[in-house]
Formats: sequence, C-alpha cells, structure tokens
Amino acid sequence: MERILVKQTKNNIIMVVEIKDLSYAYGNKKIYSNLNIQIKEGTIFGLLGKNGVGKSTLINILMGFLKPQNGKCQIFGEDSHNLSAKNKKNIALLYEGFISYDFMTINEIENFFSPFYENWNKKIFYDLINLMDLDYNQKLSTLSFGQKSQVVLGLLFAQDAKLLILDDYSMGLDAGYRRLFIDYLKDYVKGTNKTVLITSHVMSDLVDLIDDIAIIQKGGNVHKTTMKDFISNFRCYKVSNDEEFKLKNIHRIENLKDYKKIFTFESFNNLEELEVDFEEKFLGYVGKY
Ligand SMILES: Nc1ncnc2c1ncn2[C@@H]1O[C@H](COP(=O)(O)OP(=O)(O)OP(=O)(O)O)[C@@H](O)[C@H]1O
Repeated sequence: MERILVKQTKNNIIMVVEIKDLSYAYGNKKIYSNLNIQIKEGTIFGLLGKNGVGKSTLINILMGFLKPQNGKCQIFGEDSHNLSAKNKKNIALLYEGFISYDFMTINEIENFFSPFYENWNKKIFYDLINLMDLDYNQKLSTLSFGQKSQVVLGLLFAQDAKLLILDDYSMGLDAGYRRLFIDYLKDYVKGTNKTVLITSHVMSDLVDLIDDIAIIQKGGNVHKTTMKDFISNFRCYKVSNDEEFKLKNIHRIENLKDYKKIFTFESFNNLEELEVDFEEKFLGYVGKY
C-alpha cells in the first residue's frame, strides 16, 4: 500500500491535509470517487462548489464524523477518523449552529471555553470582541446575529490551533462583518504556519484571501488550482448569436438574448474577451443551475 508522506522532503513542503483516492456515497448517491486533495501548511485553501456538491461531507470526513468508504483522508499524517488527542487539539472547527449557550454572557462563555484548550489565547478573543464595542456582561441571547457570529469566531481563533476549518463562516453576516472577519483572518494567519480550510458562497470575499482552490462539481469531479491561476487562465469571451464558430476546448457556453458567453481555459485572440469577476468565472465554471 502506498504510504502518504506528511513531509515532502524534496522541497520541504508540509502537507497538513492529504486526501487520497477518497470515495464516499450516501447509499446509492455517489458524492466522491477517487478524490485527491492536498493542503499545504501555511496556506488558505478554498473548498468551493455549488450547494449540495459535498463540501460539508468532506469536512465531516476530515473531522472524523464520517469514515472514508475507500481511500485515505489524513490530517497531520494521521487518519482523520482516528486522530490522536494531540492532533485533535490542533484543529479548530467552525460550523453552522456552533454555539448553543445563549444564556451566558460574553465573559462567561470565554471562561467556559478556555479550560478545554491548552493554547487558549484570551487576548485574541477580547481583541475581536473589542472591535464591536460591546459590554462583556451582555448575554449572547441579546446580541445581533452578526455580533454573535463574531463571538463564535473569537472562540475559534482563541484556540490558537494549527488548522482552522471554517465551513461557511459567512452565513448571515452582512458585508461589514464579513469584511471585518476576512481582514482579521488575514492578519491572524500572516507570518504564521497556520493552515485554513474555508468554504463560502460569497466569492467576492475570497479573491484576495485564498491561495489554493478546489472547485468541486456534482459527481465529484474537482478542478484544483491556485486562485491566481484560475483568475488569469479561465476566460470569458463574447460571441454574437449569429456568428458561426468552431472552437475547441470550450468549457461552457452561456446563451444570452443578444450574444453568447464562452468560458474556456483557451486563449482566443480573435474574440472579444470580457472582463468578468471571480464570481462570474466561478459560475462559468460550475454553471448556474
Ligand atoms: N446523511 C445524509 N444522507 C443522505 N444524503 C445526504 C446526507 N448528508 C448529505 N447528503 C446529500 O449529499 C449531498 C452533499 O451534501 P453536503 O451537505 O456535503 O453539500 P454541500 O456542498 O456542503 O452543500 P451546501 O453548499 O448547500 O452546504 C447533498 O445532495 C445532500 O443532500
């Protein structure tokens, strides 16, 4: 059996997450077959895809809540469904509905969480809280949704874990809170070897944040690249509806009323290239429906 290397000695890159030939299905419903993903230490990795392609399933496998049916899924060189306590402590997970201690105050929730984590950093928690100008004695039940999410993020960052898994951090946050979070996250990981795995449906947040991406398609096909390469290499061209064209390697054609949009990794000098943002490129890749 092939051994998964935690450390690639050749260029000294440490892989924090190694997913190799992973298959998973719910009954007859195939989610992945032979999925391969690697996440390098010190990078921010975006797991992207439309609703229902299997992002949360993969996170559940990574967290050991689900077991691979085939293949391997390793974190810090150990099988994710069999992680040692030491490595478990180095993963901070954010998922929907993370907090259910609404009756506590901001102070109390910090006191409640801190003993569970060896590297607990109180200052990080209160730095984030202070950005919101809140009274520490305010009960969580009285906070706005965005403020409560900020408390959750504070609890997550204060763990000072080596790997952060953020499943849809942006749920319900307005543009201001999202920006606050993104800026904080960037500063938080800068100059450290912390690794972040993030899923989000807010594409505009991700452009300046993410290093590597995996775009998952329905059926489990995955396009892996860097954010930079995807943005510069995946192009959108405009072609008039009555123009005959025979082009190779077209990824997707979007038919609009007056013209067609062509999405491709090819470069066509004779066509008009449209300047489109990451969200549109992403939709051009995965399709709108
Ligand atoms: N326990 C389960 N039993 C059967 N099917 C499931 C189960 N959990 C998830 N699924 C299905 O598996 C598919 C992938 O679900 P998953 O939640 O991983 O998608 P996702 O990419 O995280 O979606 P979203 O972006 O909407 O959160 C979906 O079609 C979902 O209905």
